[in-house]
Amino acid sequence: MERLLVLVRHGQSEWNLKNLFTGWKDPDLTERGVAEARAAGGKLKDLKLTFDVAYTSALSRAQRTLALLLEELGQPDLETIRDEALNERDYGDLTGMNKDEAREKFGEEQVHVWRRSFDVPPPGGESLEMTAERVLPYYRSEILPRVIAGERVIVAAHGNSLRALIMDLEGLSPEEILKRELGTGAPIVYRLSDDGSIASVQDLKD
Ligand SMILES: O=C(O)[C@@H](CO)OP(=O)(O)O
Repeated sequence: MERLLVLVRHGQSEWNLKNLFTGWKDPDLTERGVAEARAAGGKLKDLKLTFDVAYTSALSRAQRTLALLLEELGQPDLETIRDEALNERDYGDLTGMNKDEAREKFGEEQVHVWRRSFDVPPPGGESLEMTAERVLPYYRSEILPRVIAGERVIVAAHGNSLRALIMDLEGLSPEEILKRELGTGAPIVYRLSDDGSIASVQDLKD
């Protein structure tokens, strides 16, 4: 039985373009982000993939990415479940701050640690570990059972909420996840074994 799980980060957002820490704020996609979402649908269509259910966050940049992707794929009416458990990591006091200004203010290394480490939260925000504490239970209780049952599932979410899931899925160490980046609008196609472990991964980034 095929067990298909596709993860895709939202297309470029207006705050990505402005290089601002976004977290739980809700900017829209840029025109480039819209194009990336449609292109992601095209890549999946070229692979002749279709889905039985979709999951996304409570934030519109992910929801619109999914809707545009599904429209391109020819599945505009696919069952779609939205949950804030899949929201981006909360950047706390850094939210809305320009990332270059943050580097000037706090130093390159400190900002890198806040952005990409596993267990160091930004001031007033969530570490990746804290993000995983809401993403993983949701994945294990709501998403994984449907994948194991043979439903083809796509999840459109965010850079860090997906990094939290990928760290668990791929068994990455805190050192390995530090280096893992997700491109905007780049689907990752996982095929899972019956125990939920990975049988194959295909990264469709450009
Ligand atoms: O600002 C954010 O919410 C995230 C994703 O855009 O940024 P970073 O990639 O720096 O974690």
